[in-house]
Amino acid sequence: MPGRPLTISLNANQSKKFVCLLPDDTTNCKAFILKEARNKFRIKGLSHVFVQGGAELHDEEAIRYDNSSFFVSKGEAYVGRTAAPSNTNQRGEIRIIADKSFIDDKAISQLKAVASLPGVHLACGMPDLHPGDRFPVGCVIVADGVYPALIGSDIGCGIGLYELSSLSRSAANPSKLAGLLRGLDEPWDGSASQWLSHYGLPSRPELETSLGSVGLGNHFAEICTVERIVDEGLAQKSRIKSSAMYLLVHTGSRGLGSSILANVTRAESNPYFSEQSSSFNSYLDEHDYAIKWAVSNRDLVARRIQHCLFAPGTTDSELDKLDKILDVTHNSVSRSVLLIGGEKKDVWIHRKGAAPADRGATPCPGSRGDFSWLLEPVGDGHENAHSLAHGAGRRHPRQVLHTIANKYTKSSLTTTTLGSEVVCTDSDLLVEEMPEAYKSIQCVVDDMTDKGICRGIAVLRPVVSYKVREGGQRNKK
Ligand SMILES: Nc1nc2c(ncn2[C@@H]2O[C@H](COP(=O)(O)O)[C@@H](O)[C@H]2O)c(=O)[nH]1
Ligand SMILES: [Mn+2]
Repeated sequence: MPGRPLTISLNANQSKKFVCLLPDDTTNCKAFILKEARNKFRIKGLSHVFVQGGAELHDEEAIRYDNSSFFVSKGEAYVGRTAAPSNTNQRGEIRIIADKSFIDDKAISQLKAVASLPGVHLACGMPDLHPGDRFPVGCVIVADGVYPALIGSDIGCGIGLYELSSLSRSAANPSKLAGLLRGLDEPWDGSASQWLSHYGLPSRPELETSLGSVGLGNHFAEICTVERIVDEGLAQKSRIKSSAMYLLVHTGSRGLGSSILANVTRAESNPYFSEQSSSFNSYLDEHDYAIKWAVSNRDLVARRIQHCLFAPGTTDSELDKLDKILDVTHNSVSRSVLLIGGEKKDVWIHRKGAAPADRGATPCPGSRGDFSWLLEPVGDGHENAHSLAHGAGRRHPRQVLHTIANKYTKSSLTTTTLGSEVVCTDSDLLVEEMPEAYKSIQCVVDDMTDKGICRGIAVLRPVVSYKVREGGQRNKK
């Protein structure tokens, strides 16, 4: 790995910034940052480096894993954000559950904007909070009614966890397993209507060619081993065994969620549906269909992967067995009861990249080059709006990663420091989804366990991360 991406801004004019790679063997980070900044900004006399938040970086001081934004100054005081977000201008309360995790200022501004919307009681950022195109990701919005745009375009996106029955840990050969994953980007050749009928869903012809595929973006299917059981009792309850192998499937409703959102945002960019409004039920009907369709899609991806892995020399009963441990949706809205201003209130909980904490164990994936956690929610759920982080969360925007892409060879992007293999024939996606694009999953999990809202069950290690094998066109969605 060539190093860690850092964003360096000029303290006196924070619109001036650049990204550089900090080599892993750097001993004096402050000197490195000042040298890069003097060259880039062509300003002599830069002498001080501030970490985002205002703390000064000293000579020989190591930088924390979650620090990626630095401000260089000629000696003048830090002028960036210092205090926790104030709660004076918005109607709803803002909470951010992050002490160790890096949180981008833009995400905080977006969260504040959301908290000021009419009917919003609480905007709660999880440690994976990061900026989205319009609204933040990694957050929970509690309101009297429903704002479809806050749930976003991938309604139903979530993660399924399956045991790969009959594959034992000794079979964890990354390149052999990667080679077996074929045909997954082609339309499934089975009957979509029959598959969907198992979920009580009528088929929609326009979605049939997508059913059973992972899709692009940060969607993935990942074969994992168990790195560590954190809590034996909880692991037993979730049927996690250190000797077995598992499959994580992260995908959503493919094009369906975006067409539902496009329909309701045609006349107004951020419509609000109170329970009495005429569009409320029709939106929720479509939303509920998308949620169930996405669950059925994850199951079909898992089943197709089982076919790829086990078809040679196994029996039919093994092929058809889908050993599902859990399925957790992280983009949705649901009705709940929450303490608002000390009183219990019926509210709508919008989760945009947040896992529910009132439905048992939930996965918290890191990246293709980091560990993924399985977490048990604990506590009464009022502080965290019955929710947990849905992953590590993006740390660097996609376009920033392209500016450092020339430092990476293809093989350094298709293998990881954990020894796993990445199947991805889309070169842009390979760069945009590199492990350095994401925050530290350890910091995210620490932030939540320190807050007393979850406990670790087990840690999963990636063996093969599947993104896309054929084509790799961007427009596949
Ligand atoms: N284990 C893996 N985790 C990954 C990978 N790519 C992304 N991620 C994590 O998943 C979440 C999903 O975020 P979403 O907003 O798209 O739902 C993301 O925050 C990352 O932490 C991967 O290849 N393997
Ligand atoms: Mn998702």
